[in-house]
Amino acid sequence: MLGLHRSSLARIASASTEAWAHRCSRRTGSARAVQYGAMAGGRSGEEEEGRNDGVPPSSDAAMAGVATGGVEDAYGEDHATEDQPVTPWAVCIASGHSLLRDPRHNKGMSFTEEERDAHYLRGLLPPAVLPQELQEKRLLQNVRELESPLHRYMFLVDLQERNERLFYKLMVDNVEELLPVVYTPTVGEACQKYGSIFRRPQGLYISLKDKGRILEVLRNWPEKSIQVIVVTDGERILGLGDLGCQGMGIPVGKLALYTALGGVRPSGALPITIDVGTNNEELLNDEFYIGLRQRRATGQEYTELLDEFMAAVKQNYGSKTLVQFEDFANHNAFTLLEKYKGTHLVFNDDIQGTAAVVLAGLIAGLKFVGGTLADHKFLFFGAGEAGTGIAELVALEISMQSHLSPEEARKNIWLVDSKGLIVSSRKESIQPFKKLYAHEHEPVKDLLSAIKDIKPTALIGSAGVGQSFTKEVIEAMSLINKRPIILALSNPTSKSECTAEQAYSWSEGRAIFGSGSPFDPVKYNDKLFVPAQANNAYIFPGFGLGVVISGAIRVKDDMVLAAAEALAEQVTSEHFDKGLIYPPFSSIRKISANIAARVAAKAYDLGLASHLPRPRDLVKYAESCMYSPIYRSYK
Ligand SMILES: O=C([O-])CC(=O)C(=O)O
Ligand SMILES: [Mg+2]
Repeated sequence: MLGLHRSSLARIASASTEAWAHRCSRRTGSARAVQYGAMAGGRSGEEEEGRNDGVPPSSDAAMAGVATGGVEDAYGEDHATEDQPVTPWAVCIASGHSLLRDPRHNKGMSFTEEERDAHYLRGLLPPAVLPQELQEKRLLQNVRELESPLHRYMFLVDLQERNERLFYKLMVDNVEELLPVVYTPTVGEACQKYGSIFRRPQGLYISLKDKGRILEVLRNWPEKSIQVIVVTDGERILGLGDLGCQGMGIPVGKLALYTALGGVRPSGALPITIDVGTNNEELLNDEFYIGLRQRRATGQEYTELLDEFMAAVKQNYGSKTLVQFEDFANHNAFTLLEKYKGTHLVFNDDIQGTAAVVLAGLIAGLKFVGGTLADHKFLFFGAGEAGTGIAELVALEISMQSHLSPEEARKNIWLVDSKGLIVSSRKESIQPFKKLYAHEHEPVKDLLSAIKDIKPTALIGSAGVGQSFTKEVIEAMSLINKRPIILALSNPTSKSECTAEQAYSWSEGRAIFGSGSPFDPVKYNDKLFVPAQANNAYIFPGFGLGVVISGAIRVKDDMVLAAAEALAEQVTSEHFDKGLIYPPFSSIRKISANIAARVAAKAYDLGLASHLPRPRDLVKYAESCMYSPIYRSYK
């Protein structure tokens, strides 16, 4: 039995016969209050250690430094509780048909004979009993038979909605193969066509119509203990621009990765889309569009809605729920992060997550090139969230490594935006977040001339302009550098600044190449080149886990830096020998545990962690807290 809700569950269980529970499971509406009494609200004196914040309590085991997850683990989701039987609570005890229709508890044909008897399943399933591994094998075959990536995406979403554990088992065991399906590039296409492929709603929709009652809307979400929210307003979905309400695919996909890659519990994950309208004419004229049919609200109307949202999140879930901003347009992304970082637990994946993954790649890339960050020049094509976010983190790392002032550290970092190189004469007319990089220099109109003038070691693209790294651009980089570092970060694949093949062939096999969306290995002159995927998916799942397990109350830049360093340290000489600047995604759970431990350690060092005492072995502790998709046995 799971420690935390033992007394509440026991109270209800003793008051109920199995037959009552079975009947009750069919009366969804009226029984809901009973469930919440048991799961979240109904805490008695015996449960005083169980804070409803998703953070393990100060148990004896934790004091002794023994790794232990499984706290408030009502569904049996954590690695640490793999061996413990769970009660399949849905509405009272889920059983029979409703148990098969409940994705969190459904095991399909894996229900044992005993479970089929105990949970009124006899006759509702074919007679064979299949182990989870065999179900997984069948589903992998099913996915592979589907030709189009979008159909694969829809298949996997259906699986997630039907059998959550099997979905995550499949994801965890086949991460490299399935990542491009549930994530970039396919998720981009899914968002563009979201209205046409819409089946069951996923995530929570908050629109302008909900002004004044966002708290009520949050309360409609079935889970009460939320650890991570990913929220978008859909204005800048990947490099695809404004997809309005159909941006929902992004928070849903990011949170699937939070669980599969970082081990955050699915029950603790909440995807949210804030619909303030869209300026995308095509969508406004699309009969299947799922959002408000109006142009975007801006100014005070927008600000007030976001303010209400942030206050409601804090009121409903407390101050230890991480809010990850995702795919907001530049003008809002910087403002929102700046506004809430001092009062709320917030993280911007496009600014901070991308920065951490790229910094890690640059640190690793310099192993091939030689020297330290301070010895090199960096040129960014794109001066939005990703570009300036990375620039700032690189500058921070340089100033820490070389004891330079931030102003000095920024001197070797140059940005190009749509109007050319950012230089001091443009200072008056550029957005505030770009001003720090307006160095003294003649005006330069285009990227190629900027490369020739600045002579950078690394070229980093994040402008969302596909094919902007032309043959001339790569050749210019290759003329200046023996091993040019080329990062084409824009997503999805159609927006990538160049392909892996172009980077390798135009640089005659000398480029150290990474991209936001994945590319297959490339054969050039009989040599196989494996491109890196420089995507924030390396960072945010482990980062979020570190925040959750330490009970951090704020995110600081030093924690982001710690995540970048932790990732860079996991690139081994074996990887370097293969030309890799990141470890492979196949070991992402281990990578995430290490990142989580480093982020948590930094939170403790900064006095921002509320889960006390500090576990002695943070890596082991992180691992024990990670979601495990193995089926539990039901009693
Ligand atoms: O979602 C991704 O693949 C990376 C990302 O955050 C973005 O491109 O906005
Ligand atoms: Mg993003």
